[in-house]
Amino acid sequence: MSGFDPFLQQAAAASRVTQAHLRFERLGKTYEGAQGPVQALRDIELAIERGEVFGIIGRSGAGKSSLLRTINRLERPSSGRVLIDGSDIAGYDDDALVALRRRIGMIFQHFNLMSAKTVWQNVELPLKVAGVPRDARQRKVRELLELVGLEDKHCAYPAQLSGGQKQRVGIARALVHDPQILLCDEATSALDPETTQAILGLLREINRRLGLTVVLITHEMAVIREICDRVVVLERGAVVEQGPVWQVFGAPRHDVTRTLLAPLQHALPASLQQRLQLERGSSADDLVLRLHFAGTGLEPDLPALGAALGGRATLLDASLEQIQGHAVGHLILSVGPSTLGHAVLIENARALADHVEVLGYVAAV
Ligand SMILES: Nc1ncnc2c1ncn2[C@@H]1O[C@H](COP(=O)(O)OP(=O)(O)OP(=O)(O)O)[C@@H](O)[C@H]1O
Repeated sequence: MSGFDPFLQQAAAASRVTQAHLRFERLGKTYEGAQGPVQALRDIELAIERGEVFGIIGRSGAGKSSLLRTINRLERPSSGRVLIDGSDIAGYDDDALVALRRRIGMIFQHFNLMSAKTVWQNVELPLKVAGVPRDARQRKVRELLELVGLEDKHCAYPAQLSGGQKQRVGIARALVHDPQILLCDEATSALDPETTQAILGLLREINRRLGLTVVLITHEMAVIREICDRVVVLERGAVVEQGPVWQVFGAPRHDVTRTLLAPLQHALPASLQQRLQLERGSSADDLVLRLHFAGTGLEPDLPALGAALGGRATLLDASLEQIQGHAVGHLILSVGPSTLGHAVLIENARALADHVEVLGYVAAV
């Protein structure tokens, strides 16, 4: 009778709405290595929402692949739980595991295509293995090759394709069973920047059009910035930081995150670097400030900054971009002598940026 209880029905509906698509609870993974046990994952607490594009980053050996592979149970947790739609996958028997893996597509850095089979056959194979009738197979393969833009390549063999085309085949093959989750393990790492952009565009389109939850590992921070909604940073198997990409990239809180993001940060222009001194030489020296914008709502307001800095500010360098609609980056300004004094100028700048860094001084020319 409880199935007709309106209160219980409402509670069940509410839990469906709030339930994460993927949840990791105190997840741990220990491997038996040649030198003894290796703790690859420690107490991972993480929730991934339905339909989001979620990135996993970290240094080599941080545990990214181990975490990703627990989602389709290619790795079994040593402790803790992995829940998909609220269901603990640890107890799945062989049949349930086959069904689970059909709900989860996976694409790889090296595409993992069968070289002796054509594009069509590569995409069709998992459907054949699953016993799908011929007509339905043909319909599905045609539909997917169209989705990934490879209709005219169906007779080609992998060796006749570019890297981007091979990954498109990999994506089509990953989608044959209409999965709800797509796992991407360094899916663009073997591709040139232009092809990477095209593949990321395709993944974004698939995410939007099919509502798939996408979980990806990459060492390319630009990929995370380009398509992820949220990101987690792993270090030695533990979560050190997680949040929306604009927040983590705009104001990284952990040293590991800052190191990973370093390639995205612009160094000081060489001409400025040569002239910059850490100590003030004379009262006529210009003060050089770097103003950081972390995407928290403060937009760089150049007229206001000019006024706040005594009307003597010159823009030396800027690196600003919109991530998920948030202005993230920095401005470097030199500030000429002012009656206000440096302490006041710095204080004024602090009201207009998320963080103000004194880079040094340059002698007035
Ligand atoms: N099958 C295994 N047996 C023993 N140790 C393993 C095994 N797989 C992974 N490890 C170890 O677990 C730790 C985490 O590995 P994992 O591959 O998950 O990290 P990663 O962040 O994906 O690294 P990379 O970026 O280099 O691929 C590493 O110390 C690794 O050597």
